[in-house]
Amino acid sequence: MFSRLGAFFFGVNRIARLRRRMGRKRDEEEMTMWPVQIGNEEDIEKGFLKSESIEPSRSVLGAAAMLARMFYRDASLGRRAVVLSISVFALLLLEIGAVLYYSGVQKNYMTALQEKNVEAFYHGLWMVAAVIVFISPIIALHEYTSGLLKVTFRESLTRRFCGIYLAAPGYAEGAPFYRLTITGEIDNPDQRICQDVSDFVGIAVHLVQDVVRTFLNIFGFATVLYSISPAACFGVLIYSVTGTLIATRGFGPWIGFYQLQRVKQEANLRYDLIRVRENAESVAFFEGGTAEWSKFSTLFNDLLTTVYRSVVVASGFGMFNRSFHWATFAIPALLVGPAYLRGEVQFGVISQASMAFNIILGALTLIMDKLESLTDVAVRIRRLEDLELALRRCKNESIQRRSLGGSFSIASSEVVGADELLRFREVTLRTPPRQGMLQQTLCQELSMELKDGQSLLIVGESGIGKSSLLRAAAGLWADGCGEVQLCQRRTVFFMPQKPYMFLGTLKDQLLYPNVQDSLLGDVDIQQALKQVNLHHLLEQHNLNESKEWSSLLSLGQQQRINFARVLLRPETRVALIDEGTSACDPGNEALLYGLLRERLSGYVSVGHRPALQQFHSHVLYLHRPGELSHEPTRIDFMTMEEFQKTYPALAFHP
Ligand SMILES: Nc1ncnc2c1ncn2[C@@H]1O[C@H](COP(=O)(O)OP(=O)(O)OP(=O)(O)O)[C@@H](O)[C@H]1O
Repeated sequence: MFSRLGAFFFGVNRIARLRRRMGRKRDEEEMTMWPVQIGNEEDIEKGFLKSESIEPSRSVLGAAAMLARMFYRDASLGRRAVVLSISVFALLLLEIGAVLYYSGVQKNYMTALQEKNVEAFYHGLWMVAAVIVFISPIIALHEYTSGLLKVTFRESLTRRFCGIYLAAPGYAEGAPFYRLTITGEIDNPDQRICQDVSDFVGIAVHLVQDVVRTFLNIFGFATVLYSISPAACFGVLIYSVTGTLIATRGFGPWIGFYQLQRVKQEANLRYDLIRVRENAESVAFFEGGTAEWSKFSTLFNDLLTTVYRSVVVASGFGMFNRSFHWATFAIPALLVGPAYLRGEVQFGVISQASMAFNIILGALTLIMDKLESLTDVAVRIRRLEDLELALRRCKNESIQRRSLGGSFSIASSEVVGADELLRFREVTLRTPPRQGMLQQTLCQELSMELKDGQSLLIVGESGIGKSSLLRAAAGLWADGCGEVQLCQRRTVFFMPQKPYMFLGTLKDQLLYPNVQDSLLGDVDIQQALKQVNLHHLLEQHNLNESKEWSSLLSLGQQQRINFARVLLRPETRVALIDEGTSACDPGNEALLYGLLRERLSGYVSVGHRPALQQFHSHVLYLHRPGELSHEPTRIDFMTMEEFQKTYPALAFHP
């Protein structure tokens, strides 16, 4: 049986070879592009790094075992998992025992029928009723515990993946969801967490039980069948192994290949529509419905092609599978019938042999019958393994960053002096690693510092790396080396061009991210709205009403909400602003920067508009000395006065 399972999974692994043949690379090959050393936290902190890299398991079984280990070692659900698994196993044993007993009962009443023994016949029927009464609650309980096991498994995997992905307390640090987005390391992590986990658990729990049932059935009924007819016993064995080999080797890889294609293409199709929803305004303005429709059609046609091809493969497999089973109907009678005709066995033995034959055949052809489910679950297992490995990489990178400091990546720490706000020490910044792209070096050995009362404007041509430097200051980008020191994280506020609008009430928007635990009352919130010139919002909206704020408020209003958030966080010392007032009129922009100057120790802005110069004391000017885009970027750090003198063409003239 093990060898047959191995043969199946060998077959599934051939999918990968098929894909290679078709000019595609395996996901796992792509993932090993960035071998990250692993080791436990202690080792790494002591400076000992293991040289093995995080690599995918060689077989699907190995990957499945990894997911099962995660479940049974779950700190909060592991014990429940063990208890439920043992219960399911025990109930399965009882169920199989009852079926085995039932085959004996069936033999007796069939023989009684042939011998016209009325008493034995009715006794046999009563026994059938007794078996049914005994087995019914066991089946119900088995289904129930099996359902509970499924829910627990799903809960455990979803909590783990989502906990690490969202860096929930106790699961991970950093922001794996951000890291995976900027590196594009794996596609659709959200679909993997929500859909693949559910599909995998649903199929896997039944499949494992089917495998256990198979073993027990083979052991139980093979003895019965062997005692009736050794020829029938060996016959069923050879027949089913041959059938399974043809199915797994011939159809398995193709079914698996198309299943993987389908899952990916369905995810892309959904992602395409999500993007239309997210960018509905631009699409509507440009009347881009036709372009979107043609893109959707291309993706949908690809999906349909895959589905049609998989239907062809599935019908070939269905034909083979059904014919294989049809041919078996007469075999038990053929094998045991002659013995009955010679008077060597009773009539009931034929039906008992037939039952044993069919159960063993069913068990031995499990892989063949479940080929589609098996390939489906294999695809899900690989996708979940990819997710797990990608999350582990994020975690290890984060540990290494902490322990190996600025030589492995840009180290982040807190500034030491009370009057210091931000310091870059020999920072070399690179773009995040991305499949098929060279990493760009955005700046080399940059050193600068910003003190209490100072403010910095980062300027330079588009695409040169201004926002990236701000991301490095915020600790979001850390590819490169050197050190960034910033004041305490809870005292820093990050303001992107498009502020994040939380799903909730207007009050929640202003308290974000301290939505739950803020002690601020409605009066404070109204005051903050007034300060950023948004008091009129209170005439149209209730503070405690939930609305779709990102589509209700203009971008300029959303940017002012972001400034009001700063005002409601008295602990804030520094704001990092990436074009955070780009949609505001000059009057409101001046008002907002005035508020920041009053309330904060300093701020760093990124922006093109010369008008921003009047609100900043220092400048970080990124430029390329020559015309060639691959030349290293030069960075000048100076006071605003010096900048305006040195580069009069770029200076702001009110
Ligand atoms: N996630 C990413 N992965 C790889 N490269 C990236 C990523 N995001 C940005 N880049 C590259 O990094 C470079 C710097 O980008 P950045 O957004 O910092 O430029 P910028 O100066 O702020 O531009 P702009 O003024 O147009 O906003 C660009 O060449 C861009 O292509």
